[in-house]
Order: sequence, then structure tokens, then C-alpha cells
Amino acid sequence: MAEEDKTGPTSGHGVEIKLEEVSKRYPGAKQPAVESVTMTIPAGETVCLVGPSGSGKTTTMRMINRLIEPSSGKISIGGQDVLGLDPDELRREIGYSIQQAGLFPHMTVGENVGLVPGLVGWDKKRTSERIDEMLELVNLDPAIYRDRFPRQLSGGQQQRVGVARALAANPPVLLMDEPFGAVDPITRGVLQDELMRLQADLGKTIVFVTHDFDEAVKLGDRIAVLGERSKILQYDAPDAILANPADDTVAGFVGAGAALKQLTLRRVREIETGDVPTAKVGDAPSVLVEKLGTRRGAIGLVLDERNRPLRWATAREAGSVSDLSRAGRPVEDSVSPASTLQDALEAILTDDDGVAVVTGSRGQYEGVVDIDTVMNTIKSLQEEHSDDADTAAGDAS
Ligand SMILES: Nc1ncnc2c1ncn2[C@@H]1O[C@H](COP(=O)(O)OP(=O)(O)OP(=O)(O)O)[C@@H](O)[C@H]1O
Repeated sequence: MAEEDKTGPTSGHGVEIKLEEVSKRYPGAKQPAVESVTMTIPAGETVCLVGPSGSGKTTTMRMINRLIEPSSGKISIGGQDVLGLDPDELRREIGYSIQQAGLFPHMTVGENVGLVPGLVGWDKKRTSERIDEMLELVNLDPAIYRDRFPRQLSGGQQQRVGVARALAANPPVLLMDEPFGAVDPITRGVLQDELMRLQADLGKTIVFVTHDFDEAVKLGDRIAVLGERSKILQYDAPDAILANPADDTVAGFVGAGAALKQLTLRRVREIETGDVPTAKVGDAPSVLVEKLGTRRGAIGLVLDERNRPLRWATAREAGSVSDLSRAGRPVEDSVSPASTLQDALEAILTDDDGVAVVTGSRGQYEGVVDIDTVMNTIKSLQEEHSDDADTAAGDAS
């Protein structure tokens, strides 16, 4: 399929989008809906626009593909001034996916997906192959769904078709306006995961409008928090916004639990794990007892012959058995270096001693994480970002 992509009418890979002092005043409106927005959306990144209802998110996004004409300012895509292009041609080069999918009800799923490739002149065979490829990409079996009508699909399935249609002509840019707003939270989570998986392969430039800050944290490489008239209150990576909201309005939008949300963005491999005394299951119990010493509450691990953690034991527990395979209690749960710190925190909180064991790809012992490590990580992230903010403030003045 890589062949197909190269010969396609569009380059496929994400390109930079630039907005320079873009404004929109609707006819008859006292105030502009969008006022002098300047932002750069880097090639291949997902940027989420979040903000309260009426802040102008949709207007800002629709000016990029000229579904709405800017009143003033400049917009370029991949260095090309969009205002100099034919709007119809422009829109065929930009994928667009909206809430409730926006599928044409009188067309089959296949016809909906094949619409843009057909418009840009792909022949029937190539379009037909592309339809199947796209449906498979979004986890819909073409044999089942291709000839159905949108009304014969669930909301989540319609949303998938919407994404397949937006991607069909392999556009470098994808605009998504609350695409998962109309589905239940579980389906939304699944669709978000699918989009992340797709994007990891496709590397499009995605502009994603949402009300939901958590969705933005999950999907966005960057988040633009917009206030009235699309004023950019903060434009940064999710972890930077969580650690250091620019002002009270942003903080209000970030909502409660910002520190906890940060834990979903960090992996166990990024923090310094600790160590506990260990002994092999065949060792004499005294080996572990000696390593643990007399420190109260100290806990060690019994490992099997392949270094996989078997049991937690204190010196007292190890000293009261003749065989380490029966010492203390079994290791119930472990996390991997790729686990999020939130996973680690959950494992820590469910463990009686407040530690989680970290195991490698073959289940071998690699270290432990405890609550202090997680707390310190949150603190240092906050300090790190407040340094950033200080420097930025210093630069600005
Ligand atoms: N076609 C239009 N004509 C006149 N005013 C409009 C039009 N479309 C939007 N507006 C106004 O422009 C402002 C921004 O609307 P927009 O839909 O861009 O906001 P939004 O942030 O996307 O809102 P929501 O989250 O509720 O969809 C609002 O005050 C809205 O009433």
C-alpha cells in the first residue's frame, strides 16, 4: 500500500499549518468570533483545541479548510497560502471528520468512504481497493459493512466510517471536530485508542476540537486552550499545561486532579526505580534474613531460578520458614517499564506494603517503585515546569 500512497494525489504525511493573525467576524455580529489568532501546528502532530462552548474552536478549525472564510489574516498549509487555492480542491486535500460522522444517509458505507478518492479522479478499481483498506484500518470488516447504509450502523461504527472517509484520499491534514462527542464513554475510549494507533503509523497533522480536556490530554501532542474569541490562553504539551496552568481560567479548565492526570503521561521507565534485598528460592532463608538486617518493616523479594519475583517477605517471615518458597506472601501484581505511573500508583495502593515490583519483558525482577518515588516525580515535574514558566516570563519581559 506504500506504493499507492506515493502515487496518490496528496503527499500523505503531515505538513505544517500556520495561522497568522486570523480573524473572523460573522455578518452582523458585534464582536468577532475569532480575533487575531496566531499559531503554528507542527507537521505530523496532533493539536487539540479545547475551550468553552462558543469560544470559536469550530470557527477556527473550519477556516483552515475554508468551510468558513477568514475575514482577515493568513493561513498556510505546508507553506502554501490556502486563500490562494480553489476551496473545493483545498477541501479534497484535507480530511474532515465531525460529530455524528456526517455520513450521507442515502449512500452506502463504501460509497461514503470512496467519495473523495472518486472526486480526485482515482479509477474504480483503485478506489474500491482503498475503501476495503480504509474499512479494515478502522476495524470494520468490509465484507460486512461496505454495502450497509449508515443507519444500519451503531454510533461508534458510524464514527469509524467517518474517520475512514476522512483518511481515504490520504490527505496530509485531518481536521476533526468533536468526532467522538456523540458516543458513550466506553466506545469513545476505544475510538481514541484506535486514532492514536492510526496516527502512530500515519503521522498526519491533526487538528482536533474537543470540549473534553481529558480527551485532549490523551490525544494531543499539544493542546491549545482557547478563551473568548479563540484567544490562546495556553499552547503547550499536555504535561506542561497540567503541571503549570498559565492562569486561573486554564486551571479551571484543567479541572481537579491535574497532578493525577500527569501520572498517565509518565512511564515507569522514566523514573528512578528502587531496589530491595533479594534471595533465590533455593537459598537458605538466612540469606534473606541477613540481607534485610534489623531495620523494622524492611521487606525483601524471593526470586525464582529465572529471577522472576515470587514472594514478599520481611526478615521475621523469612526467619520463620525452612524454605523460602513459603516465606511471607505471594507477589500479586507487577508493572513493566512501559506501564504508566498511574498503573504503578494503583499497584502500590493495592499492595499491603505500598510497593510495586517492576519486571522486564521476561518477567524478571528489575526494581521497585514506592509511593515516595511517585510523589517526588510529581513534585519535580511541577518544579521543572515552573522553571520553564519563569524562564518564559523572563524572556517575555
Ligand atoms: N454561521 C454563524 N453565523 C453567526 N455567528 C456564528 C456562526 N457560527 C458561529 N457563530 C458564533 O461564533 C461564536 C463561536 O462559535 P463556534 O461554533 O466557533 O464556537 P465553538 O467553540 O466551536 O463552540 P461549541 O463548543 O459550542 O461548538 C459563537 O458566538 C457563535 O454563536
